[in-house]
Amino acid sequence: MNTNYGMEIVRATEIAALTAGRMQGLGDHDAILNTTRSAIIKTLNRIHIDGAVVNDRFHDREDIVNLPERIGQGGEKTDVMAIALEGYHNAADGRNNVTSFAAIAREGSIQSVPNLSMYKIVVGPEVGNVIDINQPPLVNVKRTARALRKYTENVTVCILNQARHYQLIREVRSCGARIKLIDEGEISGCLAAITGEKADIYMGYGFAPEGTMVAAALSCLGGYFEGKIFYENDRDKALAAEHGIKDFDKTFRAQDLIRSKEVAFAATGVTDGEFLEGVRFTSNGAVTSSFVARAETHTYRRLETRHFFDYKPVF
Ligand SMILES: O=P(O)(O)OC[C@H]1O[C@](O)(COP(=O)(O)O)[C@@H](O)[C@@H]1O
Repeated sequence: MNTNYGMEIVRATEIAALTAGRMQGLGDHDAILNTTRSAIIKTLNRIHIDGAVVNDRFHDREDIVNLPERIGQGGEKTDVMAIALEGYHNAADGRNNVTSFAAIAREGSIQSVPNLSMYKIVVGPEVGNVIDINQPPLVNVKRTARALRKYTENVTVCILNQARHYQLIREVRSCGARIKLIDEGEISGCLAAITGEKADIYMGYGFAPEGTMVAAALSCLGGYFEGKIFYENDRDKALAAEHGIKDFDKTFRAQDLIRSKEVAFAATGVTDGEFLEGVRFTSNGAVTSSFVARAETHTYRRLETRHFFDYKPVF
């Protein structure tokens, strides 16, 4: 791509976070999601690109504001992904680990995926290519420990706190590793593992579109990802086939989901999370905490942005 779009898309995630931050804890799940999605659409639409929007998990949902099929003012053709509000139930309830994400990549490079469940294992670059999704969790935890030269008891495994993970949690506990349970927000959980700051490995089921956003982050930061889509029946397989997926046993790696090194990724915290701090409102504005990265150079930036509402009339 001709431009580093990271600084453009982070403005969109910031606006999304500020919008959601205003509605945090008000208890209306659909309202916070829809208002935040409208805000990110408006901001992404200002960028000088001709962007094809891919992997929107809420596509065709009647009750949810749909992202347009194409976004931007016109210009370079790109693929665009936006998860305006990951963890929107948490956001509406006033809980932690809510984040806004966007990514932009070379045209045609983001794998389109169905809205199905995907099992994922994610580790950071220091762990490297030692995990294998076809092995039991215990094996992957021990391999992670060995790669990091840590005792297994000192490895932290991040898992979504869902009933479907109780067996996984039991298995991880059986080898003595530490567990970090999060209620929602698997992308932030994966980022915590990639950066190795608050976790060493992420494991569990979430959605496939979220997997592509994690892959975008990983293209910029390094690390290792394996994901497998879970098919309940032939209808699920037919759905995947519509996205060009023919091998139903495929292990997706980051490079299968993002087939380019021309990628920019941005995230802004809405509420305090595994990866970023949430929005803090001040007497005359707000402070946001964001992350912007670019795959070509692997440069990443952590931004603390001060917003002054007298000069930002939309707030
Ligand atoms: O636990 P569920 O309902 O299967 O949903 C899993 C998904 O929910 C999340 O935790 C939050 O996503 P939403 O905000 O879209 O609900 C995602 O990170 C994850 O992929």
